[in-house]
Amino acid sequence: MTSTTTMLLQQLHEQSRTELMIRARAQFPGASDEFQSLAEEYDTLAPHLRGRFLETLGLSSEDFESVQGAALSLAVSAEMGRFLRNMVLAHKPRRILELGSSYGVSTLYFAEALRTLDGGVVVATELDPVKCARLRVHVSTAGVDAYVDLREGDVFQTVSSLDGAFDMVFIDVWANTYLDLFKQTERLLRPGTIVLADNMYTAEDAVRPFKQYLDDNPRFSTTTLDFESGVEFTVVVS
Ligand SMILES: C[S@@+](CC[C@H](N)C(=O)[O-])C[C@H]1O[C@@H](n2cnc3c(N)ncnc32)[C@H](O)[C@@H]1O
Repeated sequence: MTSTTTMLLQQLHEQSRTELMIRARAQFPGASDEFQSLAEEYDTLAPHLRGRFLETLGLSSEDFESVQGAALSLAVSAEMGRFLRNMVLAHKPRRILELGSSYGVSTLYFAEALRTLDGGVVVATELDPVKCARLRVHVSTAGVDAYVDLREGDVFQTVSSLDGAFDMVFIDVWANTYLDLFKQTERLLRPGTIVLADNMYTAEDAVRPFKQYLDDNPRFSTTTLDFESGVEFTVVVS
C-alpha cells in the first residue's frame, strides 16, 4: 500500500470514528464523563457484546439502518480493512462486488489489494451522490481508479443490472436489507465465491433473517467470525 493511501485511510478512519462519537454523544442521555468512560470500555469489549453496547452509548439501529445514518461515513475499521485486503491477496478475485461503499474506505482496501495483484476490479455501489463524489476523489488520490467501477444509485437496481460471476462479495449496506439483497445477488455467485458480510454482531437483530437463510441453505458454507463488528464468512459450495 502506498504511503498516500495509508495516510488517506488513517484520516478517513479518524473522521468516521469522530463523527460517530459526536452523534452518540448528542444522543447519550447522561453526563460527559460517564459517556467518556463507556466509549473507552467499548474498545475493550468482546466483539459479540458490541451490538447491545452501542445502544448504551446512545446509538440506535436507526443510525445504521436508515436515512438517519445516511450522512455518516460508517466506514469499516482499520482492522477490518486489513482483513479485507488480506482476503483479496489470498483469494485473488478478478471481480469483487461491494454492496455499500460510502466514502470508499473498504473500496480503497480492495482496490489497493487489486493493484498489488496487478489486475481485477471492485464494483462499488452507493446511493448518496455526495458520498459518491467523495469516493471518486479518494480513489483518484490513491491512484487506484483503474481498479474501481463505481455504480451510483440504488444498490438493488445496480445488482439487477449486473451480469457474470463475482469471485468475492462484500455486504455492508443497511443491515435490514441484507437478506433481500443477498437473494438478488445469488445469481452472480459461483462455486468458490467468498461472501463477507459486516455488522453481524453490531446489527444482530436486523441481520438475523440473513444469517438464518445462510445457515439453512446447503448451497452455502458459512460461519460468523468473532472479529470486529462480527463478520459472516460464507463460501459458495455449489
Ligand atoms: C455502512 S456504510 C458502508 C461503509 C463502507 N463499506 C466503508 O467501509 O466506508 C453503508 C452505505 O450503504 C449506503 N446505502 C444504503 N442503502 C443503499 C441503497 N439502497 N443503495 C445504495 N447504497 C445504499 C449508505 O448510503 C451507506 O453509505
